[in-house]
Parts: sequence; structure tokens; C-alpha cells
Amino acid sequence: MEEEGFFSHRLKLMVISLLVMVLLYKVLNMLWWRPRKIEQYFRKQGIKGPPYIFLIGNAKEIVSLMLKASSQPMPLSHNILPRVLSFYHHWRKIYGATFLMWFGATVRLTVSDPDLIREIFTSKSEFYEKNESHPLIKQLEGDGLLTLQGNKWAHHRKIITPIFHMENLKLLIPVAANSVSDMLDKWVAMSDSGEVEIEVSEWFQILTEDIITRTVFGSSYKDGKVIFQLQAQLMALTSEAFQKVFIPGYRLLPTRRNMKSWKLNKEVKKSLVNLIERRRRENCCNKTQDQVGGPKDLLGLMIRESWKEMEMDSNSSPSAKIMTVHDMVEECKTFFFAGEQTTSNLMTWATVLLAMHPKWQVLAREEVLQMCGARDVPSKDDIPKLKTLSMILNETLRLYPPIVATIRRAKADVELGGCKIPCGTELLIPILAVHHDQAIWGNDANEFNPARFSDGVARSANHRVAWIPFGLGIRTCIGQSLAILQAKLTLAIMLQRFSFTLAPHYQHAPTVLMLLYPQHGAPIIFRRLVDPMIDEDQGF
Ligand code: HEM
Repeated sequence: MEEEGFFSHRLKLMVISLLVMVLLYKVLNMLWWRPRKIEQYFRKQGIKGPPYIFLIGNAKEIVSLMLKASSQPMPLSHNILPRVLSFYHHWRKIYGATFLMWFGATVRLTVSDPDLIREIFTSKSEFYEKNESHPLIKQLEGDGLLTLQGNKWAHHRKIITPIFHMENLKLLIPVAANSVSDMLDKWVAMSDSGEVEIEVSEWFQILTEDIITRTVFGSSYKDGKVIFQLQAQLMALTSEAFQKVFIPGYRLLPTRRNMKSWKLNKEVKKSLVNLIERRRRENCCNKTQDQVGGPKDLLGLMIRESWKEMEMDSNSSPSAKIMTVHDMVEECKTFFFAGEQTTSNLMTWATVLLAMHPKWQVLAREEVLQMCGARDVPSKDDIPKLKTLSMILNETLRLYPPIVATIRRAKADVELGGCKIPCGTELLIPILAVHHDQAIWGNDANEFNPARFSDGVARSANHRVAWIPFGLGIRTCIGQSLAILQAKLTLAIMLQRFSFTLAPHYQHAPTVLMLLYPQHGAPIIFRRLVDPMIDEDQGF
């Protein structure tokens, strides 16, 4: 008996030791042997990069390069790549444009050749997928269009697309113009002797919050506004956390900030569920309610679709896809995340650029005055005719794209530009670097020259895949027409009422924290144009 117990004890010990050894092998393989093997695999193909460091990869060097670059403002130049993507700029000089780098034990290959970018996003897109976001961002972005994959993504995209049809967006113009006018009236009220200094990035954020809220909630705008104000607080808290050095698992600890975030997150979800349930009940009593008048909104479309799907489901196929309340909640969060700060950043940089380049400001104002006069807000028919403004926005998105890079992951072993890429490799596409590449845009790649877009985007550079601020292929930005419409409307009304210059204490410091933003704000001096027709003639 005793002998039997002794053997079973030894057996247990052996099994435990074996399990520990297997675990150790797996950990070492993941954190050491596999990265080394991948490094060698790429080196044999002529692709090098900064060496992998156990566990952290190149994170320490990336953080230190980024901190050094953002420690001081830069001259008033648009050569912002060395400051904004300092690690990319640094290693590209050493290893060439295609190099390997490590985020922890995850390998990333940089790809900036437009032919290869086209392959990844369009001709061979079935071999690539979106990667998982940073855990902090994951809780903000919602499990909606941005992150969904496969059939569920295609189903949601089909339901949501009608919101962004031009005919629908045009219906938003009167309310959007009212919001812009209200904002500018406040600036006038704040101005002493016709002049006022405005931190535009803050004001534009409030403005875009408003239009996104209308796009998402439509007739439930007021309730939606309260919810999105909470979501905005959550986003500010996450930005703060994002600036701290990332410690794995830290976000799970009950710190004061984490607890506040959890509470806000819960409140947002609960309020969205309540709002959706209420609207469903209303629609149930009057299913046509959302169809009369007003633009289509995200919530209305999703609820209507879920009714249709439920009817279909009860009649026929039990496998029909149904959009659940949870799906709707996640899509609302996604829209706020994807649409709010991106658009306000575009408007901020466009205003800064027009303040830096008065010649283009005058040209843009002349066009607005010619199309709509000095007082009338631009109508749905005027907006497409504002060609100079379109060129200015395209050039702004080229030089200062709100999203400076994107990532795809190889779903299988693939070949790209003659290079063999193992399954799981992440590809980093530095949109900002493509947009500033002299080989693509010519010697004036770092100059502000909207005229390069005078014959349209397709002819602005020597490659058709050179301008990609909204991404490319089937996962291209669904909200781009809304963003451009809002930016055009806002700038047009602003140009009608004010001339503007950089505040003397403006510091040029583009930096990236999720999106590209002005590190020290964007203070602009606005001067009221009493009669823009006359002021224009006098050369303002
Ligand atoms: C200037 C403003 C904007 C910029 C620069 C921008 C940029 C982008 C980019 C680069 C992508 C593709 C990301 C990738 O492929 O990895 C994207 C996707 C997306 N954007 Fe935008 N965006 C803007 C405004 C908006 C607005 C206003 C909305 C919504 C109201 C929006 C909603 C989305 C959504 C839902 C996706 C995911 C589409 C999909 O995968 O099907 N964006 N955006």
C-alpha cells in the first residue's frame, strides 16, 4: 500500500514537472526562439531591423525616440515625419523603407511602397485582416464596423451604408449649419474690438460631437447627447492612461482612474440599452415614424433592420442574421470613436494651415463669397462647387492625416513584393510617410500646395495609391463624405465671417496620441469681417 502511494506521489510530481517544462518551453519559444527564428527568416531575404529584445521588443527605444521628438516644438514647417513617427524615420535611415520591428514579441514589417499597399488592401485583401487593438482602445471603439470581420461585418456595413449616401447627408446640412453659426456667434460675442483668440481644437470637438450625435441618434438627439458626453469623458480618461507607460494588466487594477472608467463604461452601455429599447417600443407602435422627414440615422436604420430580420426569422430561416441590442450599442460606440476626433482634427489642421498660408485663405474666401455671398450659409448645391476648399482639405489630409498609420495581419503564409511573409506577421502601413514621400509627390512633398489636387486626387501624384487618409479597399472609411461635408461647411461659414492668423504664442508641435493632434493646442486669432466683400477688396 505504502509503495503504491509512493509511486502515485512520484507520478504526480513527474506530471507536474512535465507540465511546467512544457509551459516553460512554450513561453521561451514565444518570447525568445520564435522571434529569433523570424528575425533570421527575414534577414535571409534581405530585410533587417532593430534587434529583438526579450519580452519588450523595441518598445523602450520607440518610447524614448517618441519622447525625445516631442520634447520640443518644431519650426513652422510641414516636414513633420521626423517628429510624429520618429521611430520610423530613425530606422528607415538605417535599414531602408521596409524593415522589421518588434512590439513586445509581435513582429511588424513596415510597408510604404504604394504597389504593395494596393496589394494588401485591394487585389489580395483576402489574405490580410485587421489586427487586435490596444486593450485600452478596445473598450472605447466598440465591437462595431471598425473591428468586425467576415459575414457580420458585411451585414452591418450593408445596413449602415445608406446613412452616408449624399442625398441623406445633404438633409443634415441645415442643422449642421445652425450649429456652426451658433459657435461663430459665440466667438463674435467673445471678441473685443472685433478680434478674439480661439483654441480651435476644443471648439471643433464640441461641434463634431454634435453632428455625430445627430447622425447616430436622429430624433433621440437630446438623450443621445447626454450619453455621448459620458463617452467623451471616457475617451479623455483613456487618453490620459494612454500617455503613461503601458504596464500589462495595469488596466485591471482597481485604481481611481480605472474605477471611474469602468463606472462610465457601464453607465454608457446602460443608457444606450435603455434608449434603444425605448425607441424600439416607439417604432413598434408606429413603424413608419422614422421614415418620414429628416435624415436617416444609425439607430433608426438598425432598429428597422432588426424588425425586418425578426419578421423574416419567424417566417422562414432560423439562421437569419439578427442585429441584437448589444450589436446596436456597440455600433453607436464605434461611430462616436471613429467619427468625432478624426473630423475635428481635420478641421483644426485645415484652420492652422489656412492661418499659416494667407494666400490660400484669400482664395478660399473669394470662392465662398462668389458662390454663396457674404451672409447666406452654403446650401446643399453650393457645397460640391467649393473646389478650392476641396483642394485645401485634400492637402490638409495629405500633410496632416488624422490617422497616421494602419495595421494589417497576414492570415496565412503570403508573398508580398517577392518577400515571403509568415502567417501572423503584422504589416505597418505608415500613411504619413507615404503622404510625405518625395518619390511619389515630387520635391515639394513637404510644402502646402493645394493646387496639386486641381485635376482631382487621382492625378495629384505619380501613383494612384498615394493619397490614403481614409484607408483603401473594402474596409475604407464609411464616414468620409460626412467628414468632408462637415469640414467644408464649417470652414466656408468661418471664412465668410472672419479672417484669421496664428496666435503669436502658437507652437507648431504635431504629435500622435491615437490621432495626430497639436501637442500645445491650436490658438488662432480671428478678426471679424464686417463686410467681407469690401474687406476682401482691401486685401485682408
Ligand atoms: C477626417 C475624418 C476621418 C478620417 C481621416 C478617417 C479615417 C479612417 C481610416 C484611415 C479608416 C480605415 C482604417 C483601416 O483600414 O485600418 C477608417 C475606417 C472607418 N471610419 Fe473613418 N475617418 C474619418 C471620419 C469618420 C467618420 C465621420 C465616421 C463615422 C461617422 C467614420 C467611421 C469609420 C468606420 C465605421 C470605419 C470602419 C469601416 C469598416 O471597416 O467597414 N470615420 N476611417
